[in-house]
Amino acid sequence: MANKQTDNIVVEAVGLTKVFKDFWNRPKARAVNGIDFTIKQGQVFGLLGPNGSGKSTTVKMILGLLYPTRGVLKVFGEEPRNVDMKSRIGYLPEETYLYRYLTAMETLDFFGALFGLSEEMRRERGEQLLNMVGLAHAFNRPVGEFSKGMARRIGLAQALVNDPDLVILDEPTSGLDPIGCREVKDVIRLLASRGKTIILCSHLLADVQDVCDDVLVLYGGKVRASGPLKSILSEEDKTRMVCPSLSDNTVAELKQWLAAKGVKSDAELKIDHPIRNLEDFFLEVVRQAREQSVDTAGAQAGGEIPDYLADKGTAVLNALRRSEMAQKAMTDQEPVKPAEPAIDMSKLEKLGGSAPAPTAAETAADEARDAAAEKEAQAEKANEKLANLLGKK
Ligand SMILES: Nc1ncnc2c1ncn2[C@@H]1O[C@H](COP(=O)(O)OP(=O)(O)OP(=O)(O)O)[C@@H](O)[C@H]1O
Repeated sequence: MANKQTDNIVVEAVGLTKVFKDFWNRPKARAVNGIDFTIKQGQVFGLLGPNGSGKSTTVKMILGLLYPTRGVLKVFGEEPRNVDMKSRIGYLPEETYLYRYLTAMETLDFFGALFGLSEEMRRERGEQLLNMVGLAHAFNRPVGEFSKGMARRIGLAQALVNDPDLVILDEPTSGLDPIGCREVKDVIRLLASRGKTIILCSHLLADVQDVCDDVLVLYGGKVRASGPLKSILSEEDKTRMVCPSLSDNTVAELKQWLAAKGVKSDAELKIDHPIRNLEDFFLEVVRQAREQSVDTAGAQAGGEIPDYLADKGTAVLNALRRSEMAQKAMTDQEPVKPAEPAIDMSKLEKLGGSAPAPTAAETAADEARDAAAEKEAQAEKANEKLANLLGKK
């Protein structure tokens, strides 16, 4: 989790407060109530809290979409309303707002144009990002047809099109399958390792724990807890040791030895087998399935991370991609043709060199073959329709 963090402060809030007023200018909701926090360059910063605790309001103030009622908020040392500074921010909102009739590629082109990218750069980044988020195959499909997970992926690509220094992601993994979640988390870590700063709002605490360096927990608009995740979660009054599996005898001896040191066997000591992380287990099952079986519709495993965002992918992702590529290579191979039956030339010559007229049995066999081929083509069409329907879910 450690990365090169400099002392460059990207976001700084002191006494930040936002009070929503009603029509008569009377305070209606104190959404954010005098909070202080600092986010440094290269950090993955988790903004946590139950519904209505003030996370979105805080993010909107960082984006300059809402003005604080009181307090100081600086982003890259500037007021958030500074327009030039916004080109350094990428934002994935909780609900992805996309123009449903634009294709995936046109969507990225549109957002790239808003940031003033050249046509060539828009095309290059669009292709790289769609590949990275596993939507290269859907580049020409209108985004209105996308499933929730696919919409999340195109939203993430859109948030990165301007190569931002600060990336704000609101529930980036919502609606994604476990592979997509892992890919997004790997992209987040990768961006941080490249010196980008990430603010992550998520209710999925396991995801937050996987990627965040620091967290801020809000409740009722106030800070309830904050600091480096490792120190917040570390239970300093306990020691855990993991070693190769021990025999029953050794465990009994160990317990005796610890009892002699004053560790109460039942109340204070827990010896068991560690449990594997469900995500790792799931990814391993999928990797094996991919090595053995056929392709799936919808979003595919993400591709290479674009050069402008990262140097290299991560081990798990690359393993998944490699198995997918190997599978694709297998399905792309020319189907093996059955060997042609050798023609018996002497028999042909005896028949006067002319091709023999088909027998009734051969004609029937030909007709059966044609019927089977037609059936197969119909089944393929039906599968294609089904895949489209699933994509429109
Ligand atoms: N435009 C608004 N007008 C009035 N009250 C608002 C407005 N926006 C937010 N609030 C109130 O401010 C409080 C904080 O809302 P906010 O959207 O920041 O919470 P949140 O932590 O992002 O919640 P969630 O997890 O549900 O997204 C809530 O009580 C909400 O009703």
